[in-house]
Amino acid sequence: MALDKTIYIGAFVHCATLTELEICTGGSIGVGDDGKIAFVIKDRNSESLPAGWEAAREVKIKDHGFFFPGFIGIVSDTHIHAPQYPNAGVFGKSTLLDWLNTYTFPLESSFSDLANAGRIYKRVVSRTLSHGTTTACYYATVHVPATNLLADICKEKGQRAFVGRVCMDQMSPDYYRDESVDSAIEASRACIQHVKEIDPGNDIITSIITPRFALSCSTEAMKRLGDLHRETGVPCQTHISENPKEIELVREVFPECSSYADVYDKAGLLTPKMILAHAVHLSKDERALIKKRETKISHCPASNTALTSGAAKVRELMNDGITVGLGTDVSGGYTPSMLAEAREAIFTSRHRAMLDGDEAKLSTEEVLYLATRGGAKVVGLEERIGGFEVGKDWDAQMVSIVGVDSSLDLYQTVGPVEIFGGESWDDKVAKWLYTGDDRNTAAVWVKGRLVHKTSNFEG
Ligand SMILES: O=c1[nH]c(=O)c2nc[nH]c2[nH]1
Ligand SMILES: [Zn+2]
Repeated sequence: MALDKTIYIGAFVHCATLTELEICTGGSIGVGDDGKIAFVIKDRNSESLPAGWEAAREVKIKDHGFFFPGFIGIVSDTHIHAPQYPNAGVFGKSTLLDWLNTYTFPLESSFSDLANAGRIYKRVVSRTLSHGTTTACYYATVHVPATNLLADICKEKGQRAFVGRVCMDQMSPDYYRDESVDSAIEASRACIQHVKEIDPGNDIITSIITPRFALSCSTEAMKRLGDLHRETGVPCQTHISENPKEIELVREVFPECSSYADVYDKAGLLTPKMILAHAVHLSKDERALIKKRETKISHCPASNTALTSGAAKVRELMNDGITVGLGTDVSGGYTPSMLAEAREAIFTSRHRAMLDGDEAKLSTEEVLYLATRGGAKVVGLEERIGGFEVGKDWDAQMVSIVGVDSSLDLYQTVGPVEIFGGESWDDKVAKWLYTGDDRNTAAVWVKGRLVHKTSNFEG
């Protein structure tokens, strides 16, 4: 699709490093007709436009807003179950294993009905885009037509997505499971083939091999999925070490394996292109193995709190050198918003700090890093997305503050008089994180294409 060459003008905020934001209050970013960043001017007063950009279209930030990289998950939302969206907020007092049987499997099984799947998938993609999620790692269901439809919908709406058909051939209800290992592999291949047909270069859509979790996959199924991963180079995602009862059962079902991580390792699934969700109760040896294999982790704090699974030790994972991103894990997690998920990551880290000491606390800068550059690394796209650098794709969101009826009130915008004098830029970003919501996300772009806008966006 041909795009207009566009200059985005105003304030830019992105994560320079894990602990530092870079804030340019008077910048310009030029995005070419290929959707890639062509130039970055950090100070418009001291740098002029490159030749050939004088007549380009302009999109300007109003008042106190700013441009921010799209979330990965991974907003990047690195872990979200698209078919579970109707259950967001519905989990009662359940924990993982009864939650799966009571709420999750019955809902997912309804995706044999393609019309039902289409309605829900359109809604979840629109909703996550409206929250600034430019990249999502989706789990679908066992159904091939519905999984392929999710890939089609992401492509049509322009959301960068990893779309996985869930494999589950054991310890699953009769009404919702793979009939055999052969049929699970054949169905996975069909979904990989579909993505090859709709997006051969994985420009926006990528297939992802998805064994649900160790308990729902036989050793043979996992080995065959490991072989498929090696043969095709298609990335993988699964769950690990979420809940104590689950871990105990994994020990009983796979006595030949030394740990939960070892179950995946023996199947050839613990590789740099595997994303493991949760990782709440990993042992030191498992962390060492995951680090050695360069396997990535999606931290899903809202889900871990909702299902009382535990509080992952994110600081420990990061100190070990493991790459971590954030995931909403809808509908174990109640929210499709990565901004809310980032807040949950902060509060979970505060609870860890009450047990482990202050070092466990994550800062505003760190959780925003996990939601952008961290997520980009988790999905292997750090050269393409996650920050504002020349050559990267324009995956971005425009954050609006003035004239938006959200709870994000700046002092100087409350009433007609400047009573308090105004926030620093760092404070403004922190207030967005803690009190903002999708009403502040005025517009969203993926690879230069405008994929969501509110009435607050003029451009
Ligand atoms: O958070 C989770 N959501 C799921 O759907 C699931 N399946 C297995 N383990 C799981 N954990
Ligand atoms: Zn999950």
